[in-house]
Amino acid sequence: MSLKTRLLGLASLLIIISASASWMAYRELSADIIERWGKQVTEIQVRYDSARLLQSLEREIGLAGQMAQSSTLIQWAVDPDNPALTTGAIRQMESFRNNFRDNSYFVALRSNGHYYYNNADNQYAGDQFRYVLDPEKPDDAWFFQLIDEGRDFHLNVNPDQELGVTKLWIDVLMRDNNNDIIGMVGTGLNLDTFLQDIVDIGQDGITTLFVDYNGAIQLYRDRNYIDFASIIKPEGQKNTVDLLFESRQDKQQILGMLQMLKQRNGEDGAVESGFVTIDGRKHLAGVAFLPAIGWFEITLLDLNALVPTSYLWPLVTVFLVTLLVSLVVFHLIIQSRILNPVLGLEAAVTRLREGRFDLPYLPKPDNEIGRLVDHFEKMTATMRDTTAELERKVAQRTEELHRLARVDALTGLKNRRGLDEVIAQEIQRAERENKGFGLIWLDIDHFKSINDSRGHQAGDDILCRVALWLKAAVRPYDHPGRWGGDEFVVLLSPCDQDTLEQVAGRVCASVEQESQRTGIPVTVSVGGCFCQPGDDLDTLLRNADQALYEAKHKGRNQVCILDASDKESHPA
Ligand SMILES: Nc1nc2c(ncn2[C@@H]2O[C@H](COP(=O)(O)OP(=O)(O)OP(=O)(O)O)[C@@H](O)[C@H]2O)c(=O)[nH]1
Repeated sequence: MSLKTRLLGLASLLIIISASASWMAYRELSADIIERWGKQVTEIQVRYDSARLLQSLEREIGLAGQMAQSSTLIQWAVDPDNPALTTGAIRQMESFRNNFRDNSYFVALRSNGHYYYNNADNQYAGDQFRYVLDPEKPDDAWFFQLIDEGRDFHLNVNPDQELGVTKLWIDVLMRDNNNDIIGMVGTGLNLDTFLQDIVDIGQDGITTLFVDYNGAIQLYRDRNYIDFASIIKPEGQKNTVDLLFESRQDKQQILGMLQMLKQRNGEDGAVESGFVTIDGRKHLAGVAFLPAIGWFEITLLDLNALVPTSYLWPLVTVFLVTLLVSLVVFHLIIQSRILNPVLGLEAAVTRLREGRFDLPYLPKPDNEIGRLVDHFEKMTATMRDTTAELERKVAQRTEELHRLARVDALTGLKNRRGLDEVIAQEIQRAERENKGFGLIWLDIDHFKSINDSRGHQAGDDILCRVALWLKAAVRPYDHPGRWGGDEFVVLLSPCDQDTLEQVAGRVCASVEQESQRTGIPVTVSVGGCFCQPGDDLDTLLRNADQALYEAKHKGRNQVCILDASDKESHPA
């Protein structure tokens, strides 16, 4: 995997890790804020809903209370068969009917079970006595139950089969002067209108419901949950509020909240709240007790409606865009600040490893890599200079060795290898130009006896002097050399027969004359031959050797030149 891929992968990983951590922190924080805020909102909502309900019922309850305390009605309830009292009572009822919001009322007498009713349409004018309540009929059980319980005031959602209406009934007990229950009066509110006004308020994510003292649902937007005629149902058969929740924990929690508020007995403004789950969505439930009517008000706040998940999408989009932009920026930065310089450096190192010092342009960012590239360039320059200097010295030394390998250490003349090379070159040149050259071979006479009599060092001195005299006797462009021992060779080029004889004679005479001055007189025997184009080295050496032999044979200190035509040597 390339460095770039790894760096980008690492950057992505780090961004995702930090973003996830931020996301979790955000979730925690937002959940905490939502919880606190939601509780406050719920409490406010609970009080608001409670106030709305009470506001809408207060007047009706007050009127019902006044009706229950009407002396006209009380007198009549005690003596219901009295026609005068009955007429007065009905007039009184009708006056209340006009005041009730629903323009309806009911009066039920305990003594004879007579039930009086009239509605907004004044449908039962003159016929307000509707029927006789029967303790045996389940539909009438509410009346007898409420009297048994002795609760002065009661709210009840109940369908009236006889009248064919379902209403929220406000029931108030009528008592005589002895405080004995003599009947019940009240009014009904149209349930549909009431539900619309109080619970179907169309606030998104907010559900309001009212339950009675036992937790039975009384007002709820879904009528199927309303516990109609709750009062006459035995415990366990009521539609209590816990039906709305799925988990046992939530059921217990909501019932616990009701209990808690009961114990606080309607403490002013007391609200209990807690989280519950409805249809898989988290809700905040707020509960308040309304002592005036003996009911609880419950508000369920959908937290998702409070902060919808869709609100998070812009956040997710921002995160993804940020991630993308970060990666692109990161990519561009590492590309220009790290990768390009490193790749350039790698290419330069490869080039250097191949022995090439001409570095391409290397980007140098203002960071550690830039400094590294700078060091590398300086190091390469130093290596280039050092290598060049080294190569120069090696070439110089090689040339020196080459020269030394061709020079005789004692005399400073060409040695045998040096002579071999110039003779070979001269053979080629002669052939190329079809022009011959001369070769002189000379040997110090009786050198062995000089060595023996005067010592080896003296012999060396004589060898050196002969070399000097030889050098002086030939032309600057001739090639004198020491063949080995006391034998010397001179290559003469350009050369002809006369020149050959002249130089050979001059060499021979020069040695004899010069040595006289040293006190150790020496002579040399000189053989010479003229080399024709096409002659090889062996032929040359053989001819020269033959000429030298002739010179020695003729008594030494002689010059013999081999005749080129008949290969006979003759004295020069
Ligand atoms: N001092 C010295 N002697 C050398 C050197 N090389 C060879 N010699 C001696 O040179 C002598 C050469 O003798 P030869 O050429 O065989 O014989 P010669 O005594 O010169 O007699 P002719 O050549 O017949 O006149 C030998 O005694 C070698 O030991 C050298 O580098 N230094």
